[in-house]
Amino acid sequence: MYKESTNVVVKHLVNRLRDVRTASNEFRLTIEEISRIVASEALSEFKTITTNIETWQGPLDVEMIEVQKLVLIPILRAGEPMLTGILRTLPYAKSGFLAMKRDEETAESKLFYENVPPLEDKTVIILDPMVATGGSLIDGIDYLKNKGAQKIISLNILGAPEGVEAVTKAHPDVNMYIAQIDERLDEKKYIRPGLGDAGDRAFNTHI
Ligand SMILES: O=P(O)(O)OC[C@H]1O[C@H](OP(=O)(O)OP(=O)(O)O)[C@H](O)[C@@H]1O
Ligand SMILES: O=c1cc[nH]c(=O)[nH]1
Ligand SMILES: [Mg+2]
Repeated sequence: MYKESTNVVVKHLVNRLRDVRTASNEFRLTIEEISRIVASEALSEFKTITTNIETWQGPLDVEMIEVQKLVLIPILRAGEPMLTGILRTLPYAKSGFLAMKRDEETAESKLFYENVPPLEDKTVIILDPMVATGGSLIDGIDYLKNKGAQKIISLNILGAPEGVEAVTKAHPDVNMYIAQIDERLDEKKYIRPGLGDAGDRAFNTHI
């Protein structure tokens, strides 16, 4: 299943990302904001748990997200601002890391580094802004499943229809929440209209 956001603020912010005049600092902050909104959309479908808290008038049972059960896993580099944004909302979530790079000739992804905490009994939220061919996300999810993840949600910002379809076909059990689905992949496997290379835009390595 995939769900594209219908939120007008998300659309507005995605279009800020598309504008090449949006410099890296604003680009990262905008990814952070979009990620927080898309994460809220995904987590609003989550069961909450009753938790006893200590209020100014004594103990009280309240409904809370089970944050200790969440593990956020960005695919570096471009996923890093997504993690930063969501951790501002849910600072007690755990984090793990996958560093992957797509070979720009073959569009095959390669994993360079991983550091993930135990994933059994957790809800794992994989973060990657761009789903072009879908190869990086599919490989990242494969990796997390091999590490014991049983429940995985994917948060993404822009996708090509081909990539989104490939991910949902390879991993039908993973729900994808995506800010926007664009028109197509171009001959270099870039998303059109897209925003260019998200990692380069975020970390100022495109010029
Ligand atoms: O769907 P795909 O065809 O696999 O392409 C998408 C991948 O490409 C980008 O990362 P990239 O490899 O450019 O690394 P970066 O984040 O370091 O720029 C992006 O963040 C995805 O991980
Ligand atoms: O359009 C694309 C495709 C892959 N990676 C990106 O950052 N952008
Ligand atoms: Mg890149």
